[in-house]
Amino acid sequence: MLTIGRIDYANVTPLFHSLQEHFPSADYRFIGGVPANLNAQLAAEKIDVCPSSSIEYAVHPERYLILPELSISSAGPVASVLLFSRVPIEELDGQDILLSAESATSVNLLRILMGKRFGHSCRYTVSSSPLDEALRTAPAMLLIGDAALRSSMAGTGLRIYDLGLLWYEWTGLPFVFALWFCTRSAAKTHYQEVRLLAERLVQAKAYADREREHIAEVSPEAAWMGREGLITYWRENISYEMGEAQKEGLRLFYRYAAELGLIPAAPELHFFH
Ligand SMILES: C=C(O[C@@H]1C=C(C(=O)O)C=C[C@H]1O)C(=O)O
Repeated sequence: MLTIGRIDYANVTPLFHSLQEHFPSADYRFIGGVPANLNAQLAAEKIDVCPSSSIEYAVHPERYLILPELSISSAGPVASVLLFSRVPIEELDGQDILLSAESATSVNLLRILMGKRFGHSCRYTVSSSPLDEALRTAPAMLLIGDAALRSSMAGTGLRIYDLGLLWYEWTGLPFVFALWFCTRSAAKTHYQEVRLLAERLVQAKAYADREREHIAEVSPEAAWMGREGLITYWRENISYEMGEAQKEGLRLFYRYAAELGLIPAAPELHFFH
């Protein structure tokens, strides 16, 4: 039996849909959650395999192996990692910025963009308040996942900065928000099962690409994003690729994070084979 974490966001619905439709298995137990929560369960080995925040790998590289050919990334706008601001981003120097409690990677990406790209020094506080309430106490807030998608659709009248786009304009590289990792202990005790799952996920990625339209029809997110909205998001924003460009983007993110003291050191990328 493998315990698999599942991010409860629209960004990964096509992959899980394809996995469960094409490779239904009584040997898989799924645990849903937001990334911050899944990271903690992975670190505690309550989950064997999980798509989770790319920064979590850099925090505990000795605990994980990365499954090859998979990511949740974007080469340009990601549409679901957004800074909502009452003022232009250039005016946020010295200000308080609120951070989604669900994220681990994007909050660090924001610190890197603010510090290194814009030369800003801001104060950051984690907040679980709804956006309209939160922005009564601070000029800007970072949201990720479905909360970001929903708020951007709600027409808040706020300025919206897409972190995937800010990174891409600045570096010319994709940004890897999430990696699929397995714990090193699961790789030892359940080697064959993890290997089979890793192969199935790469196949599921191809199915997800081919069957996007059908998946959008049967996905619960269509109720609030619309079928066309979902298809566009999956086709134009979210990528599951992990090629050389994604690896380069990931290494650069780790290098900047280490330079700012957000992680102890930029880790080597160790893959499961
Ligand atoms: C692309 C996204 O990236 C997510 C952002 C994460 C983070 O900030 O830690 C973790 C997993 C990703 O699913 C999104 O939120 O839609």
